[in-house]
Amino acid sequence: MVSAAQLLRRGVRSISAGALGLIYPPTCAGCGAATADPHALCPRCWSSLRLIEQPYCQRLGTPFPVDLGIGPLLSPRAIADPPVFGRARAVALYDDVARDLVHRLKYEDRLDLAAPMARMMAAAGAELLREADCLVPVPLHWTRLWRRRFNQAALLGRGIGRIASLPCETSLLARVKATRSQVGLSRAARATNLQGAFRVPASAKPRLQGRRILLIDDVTTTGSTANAASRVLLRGGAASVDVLTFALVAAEAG
Ligand SMILES: O=P(O)(O)OC[C@H]1O[C@@H](O)[C@H](O)[C@@H]1O
Repeated sequence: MVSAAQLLRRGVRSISAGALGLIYPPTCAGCGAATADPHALCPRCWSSLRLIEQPYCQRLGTPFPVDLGIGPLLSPRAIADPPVFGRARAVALYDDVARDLVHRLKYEDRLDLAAPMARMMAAAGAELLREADCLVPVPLHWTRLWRRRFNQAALLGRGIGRIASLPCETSLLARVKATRSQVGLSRAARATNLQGAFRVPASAKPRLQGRRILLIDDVTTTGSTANAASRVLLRGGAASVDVLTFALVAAEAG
């Protein structure tokens, strides 16, 4: 039963949203063109987003070019070099629209994009969310957090947590090494760069024991970050670690 106060609050909210819409007409989260709904993608950007759909590798979440109809399947990389985490899923391939969204969120302070991106991630990761106890965003080292002022993975994690009714735990994993940016590094260099980068703080260990973790990040490229973080979480007592990102560089992730 909806109370009079709740109805009033909803009314005020929709009037304010309407007034704001007149001052700031809603624009596409991808290209900035006019849209009907705030924080939505326009039809052109939506159709350019290369969503990852079945069939994909059951471990790495990388799409297969053809459906052999005999799933569940593993990619050659997942067989030759199995990841530390259980399963990874992502919304879209990291090109055009997906790259623009990630860049705007991360480098242009478009924090408003976190909510629509989290909605897409919650849909793409529904299977993993059903089997998770909590979300752990990939942490930033404090120096990078200080410079950027926000952790994009934590913003996404909080948004997904609200949708899936799961706690987003930002203190179970710490980034203790100020690693250089992964951008432009080779696969081997990325893995080396992340050695010793993460730690489960001693005070967090009791809260990690036996929990099924869903690690959240903006992008998976080679999977080095996800592997390094997963290794530390599993050693620290997590029961399992799956990974959910917004975008995936399929050529690198294998
Ligand atoms: O570790 P890989 O998967 O190669 O690269 C992905 C990482 O590189 C960063 O830019 C992303 O934010 C993510 O944390």
